[in-house]
Amino acid sequence: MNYASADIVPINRIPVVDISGLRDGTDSAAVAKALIAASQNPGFIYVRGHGIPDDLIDAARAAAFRFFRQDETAKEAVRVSKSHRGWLSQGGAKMQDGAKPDLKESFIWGFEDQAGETPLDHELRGPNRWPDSVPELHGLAMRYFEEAHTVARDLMRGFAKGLGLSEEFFLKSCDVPLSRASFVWYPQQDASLGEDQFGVGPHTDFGVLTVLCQDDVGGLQVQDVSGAWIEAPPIEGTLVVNVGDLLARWTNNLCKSTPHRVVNRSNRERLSLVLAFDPDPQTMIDQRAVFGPDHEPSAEPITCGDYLSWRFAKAFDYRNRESDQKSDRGDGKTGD
Ligand SMILES: O=C(O)CCC(=O)C(=O)O
Ligand SMILES: [Fe+2]
Repeated sequence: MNYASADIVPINRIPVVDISGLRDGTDSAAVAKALIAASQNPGFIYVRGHGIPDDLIDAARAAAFRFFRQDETAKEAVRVSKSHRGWLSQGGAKMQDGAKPDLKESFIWGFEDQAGETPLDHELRGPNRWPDSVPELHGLAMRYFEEAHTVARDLMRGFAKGLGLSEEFFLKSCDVPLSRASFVWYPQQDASLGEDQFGVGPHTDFGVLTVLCQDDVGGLQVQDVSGAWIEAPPIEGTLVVNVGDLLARWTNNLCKSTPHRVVNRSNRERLSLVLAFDPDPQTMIDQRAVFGPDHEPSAEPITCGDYLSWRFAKAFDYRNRESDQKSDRGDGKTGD
């Protein structure tokens, strides 16, 4: 038995883009151009100059490790809710038929206001579930959420500018975003588990944009346009950003949502911090707003909230809902 294999290719297959000039406005046009080029191929980007403080990342990671390393009983206390908040145990997301369950566990949380309240306007959000057993997790996770969300907003300004739209195009309704974040924990994975065993199996992300902070363990693999799997190894000081299915839909597939997976071949546990960026639930995802009123949309307009509800319903067993008949490229598999 062996691990799922991926070509080791030069890192420049996935470009590194420094976004400092976008954040401070000194070079936003060049950064925007680089972001759009990378989003077309391969749909993955290493982002440098993102501004998230290293000490926050370290502290959030340490708290997440304390959470995951507990026994199941402590984690059960915050088991994932219907509104997708809390601890998702191994195998909690629906597998492709016959596929082995993913090895990962996740802890998921989302937007809350200054008073710690979450709006209850959409089925995919509800009160965050903070563990009493790791009290520092709440503050660190929310600080990380804010910081990563700021990066996502900056990037969305860059994407809009690169597409020739007003910089705020993707952020017009983003006051109470459906964005969610997760810590994703991958145990060490023995080769004897076989080539069809993954930390997280091949999938595309559902939402608009994913901002991933991986650690130094490695194991992320990305499928290039020819179908080959390539490694996306950790590069110090960078985040990995990828286009999700909803941005691909919004841009008529100009920006590509690329399949990816994780195989942890190290002899260490791996931990990722993931922000899935999405705007407010009522945001209309309509290609004509991007390409003009004469554009013939390749996908019908849909609100962000309805789209995510449909995709989540297909993907998560615990939500116990039937999928509908709408067509899309998704296979029901998710990284969330
Ligand atoms: O942990 C990683 O490197 C990838 C995680 C991922 O693909 C996801 O959460 O959607
Ligand atoms: Fe993913």
